[in-house]
Amino acid sequence: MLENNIEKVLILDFGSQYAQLIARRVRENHVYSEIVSHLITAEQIKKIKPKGIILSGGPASVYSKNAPGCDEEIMKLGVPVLGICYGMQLGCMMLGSKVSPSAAREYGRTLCAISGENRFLKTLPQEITVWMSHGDIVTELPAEFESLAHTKNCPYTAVKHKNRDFYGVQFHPEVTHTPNGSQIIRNFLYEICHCSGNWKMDSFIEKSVNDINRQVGNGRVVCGLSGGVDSAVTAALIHKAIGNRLSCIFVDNGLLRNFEAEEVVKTFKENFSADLHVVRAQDRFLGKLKGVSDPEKKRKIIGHEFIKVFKNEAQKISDVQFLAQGTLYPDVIESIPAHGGPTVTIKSHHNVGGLPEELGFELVEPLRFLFKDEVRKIGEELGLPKELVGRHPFPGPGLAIRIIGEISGQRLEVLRKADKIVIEEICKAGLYNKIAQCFAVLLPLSTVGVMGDERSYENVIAVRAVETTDFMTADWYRIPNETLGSISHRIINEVKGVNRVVYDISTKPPSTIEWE
Ligand SMILES: Nc1ncnc2c1ncn2[C@@H]1O[C@H](COP(=O)(O)OP(=O)(O)OP(=O)(O)O)[C@@H](O)[C@H]1O
Ligand SMILES: O=c1[nH]c(=O)c2[nH+]cn([C@@H]3O[C@H](COP(=O)(O)O)[C@@H](O)[C@H]3O)c2[nH]1
Ligand SMILES: NC(=O)CC[C@H](N)C(=O)O
Ligand SMILES: [Mg+2]
Repeated sequence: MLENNIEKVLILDFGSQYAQLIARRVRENHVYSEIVSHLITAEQIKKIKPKGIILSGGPASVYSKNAPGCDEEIMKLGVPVLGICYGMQLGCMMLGSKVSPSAAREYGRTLCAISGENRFLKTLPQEITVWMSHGDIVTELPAEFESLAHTKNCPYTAVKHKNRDFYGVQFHPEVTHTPNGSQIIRNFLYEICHCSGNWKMDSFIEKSVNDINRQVGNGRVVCGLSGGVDSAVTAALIHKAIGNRLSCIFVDNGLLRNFEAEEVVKTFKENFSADLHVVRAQDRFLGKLKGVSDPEKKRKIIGHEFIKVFKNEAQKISDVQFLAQGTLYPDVIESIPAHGGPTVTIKSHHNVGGLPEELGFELVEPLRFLFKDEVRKIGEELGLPKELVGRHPFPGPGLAIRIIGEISGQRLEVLRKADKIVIEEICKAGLYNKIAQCFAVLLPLSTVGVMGDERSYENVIAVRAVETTDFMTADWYRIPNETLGSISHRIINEVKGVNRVVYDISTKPPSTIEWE
């Protein structure tokens, strides 16, 4: 916990996927913030003397048995409280409102109309776009409340209590897909909590280098290097801290794209002076994945196998105690319950939830609390080349989570060819840097086609392209029709085994970016 003289805002975590994003938005607005368990008591909060309290979203329904709650005395501390989604529903319920399942659930982009004037929604236009992710709504609002906004399906989208400093929003102001979100957070901090905004983030690189030195001492580190931006930045930070006591290990797990291994080695040699071990482990990974179709099982097998390979390879280097990975906050929050709280597992990212219990290494993960766009900024500051910093993410489990169900050599080949075409066409259309992530997914279900007067009965390729900065929420990218046309035309003509191409037009939430 911080000392008392720093202005801070507490975020009570009810299991939100976005708790760190709320913290980040508050910190970006120059107010320190800290995430705490929803079980914190009003007495404990009194000692911390926060300027404001934010109740996060969460997966539960406030009216269900065992739903996480909070100390009701918090509402009487005289400290302004902002409830977001679940947090709004909980706050409203504690103050006498009724919350029920909504007839029409809202996920993704929604239009919201703002009524009247108030400090909380100051400077916003009358109609704003907000990002929703909820199935419950406040259905009855007592007279002590004022309604500040509504959407087509949600009569109380923003509310304010008349006698207490309680505000609630049903949407998520913390995500970038709510364009006025940061302004709403800023209004809460400055108009409602009267913060002075005197907090600044330390220079991350300097702090991180010091932290790595403190953690590693005179020890040796191996770093899992994938060719992606996260592990590249991790390796560069660690190299800056401990020099040649760092060795990098790149694993070809047989789940990579066309020519990926060659390209990763080339880029590394051109940009890093650290030592690189390339491990060809295709057979090990594909052997273990044989016959496995459950996504969570695939992820765990891959996570475990990565560690075994790292261990084997580390034995060839003397005395390695530490394993570095380019883990980011979204990997952490989607994989494991945070703060021992009520967060649910969405998917086990191979480098977090997919790790074995007995690791045999101490982890060094300097980027564990950051988001992708922050990591890219650090990469630029460290002087890494633009192409590397701007590269679309590629998950550690690779093509294994882009083939729905069981993996086989033949399916991998089909997907590699289709994926190559998608990327080529996107580059040709000048869209690569506009899209956050773009790839092909193989759906091994057969549909009927007609090719050259013959009946075909073959697989489907889905094209996924998303727009996002932090990968916590995402919208589908509107690829122009001509480009979609040439992608489809080329895949069906050039890739044997595919007779249909579909385009994924789902947002995250409720979908995720990867299909498994
Ligand atoms: N093929 C690989 N060989 C070695 N380590 C890997 C490999 N794939 C993933 N990792 C490790 O797992 C971590 C998480 O993977 P992830 O894909 O999230 O990050 P990244 O590959 O570094 O960046 P990006 O998200 O841009 O692809 C990596 O940072 C790296 O430490
Ligand atoms: O290294 C990784 N190991 C994993 O197990 C993993 N699963 C998802 N991802 C990447 O994370 C981002 C968010 O993806 P989802 O919306 O599918 O959760 C996207 O960028 C995904 O590509 C992974 N990266
Ligand atoms: N994102 C949230 O906080 C969701 C709250 C609640 N589970 C609902 O569906 O309405
Ligand atoms: Mg990657």
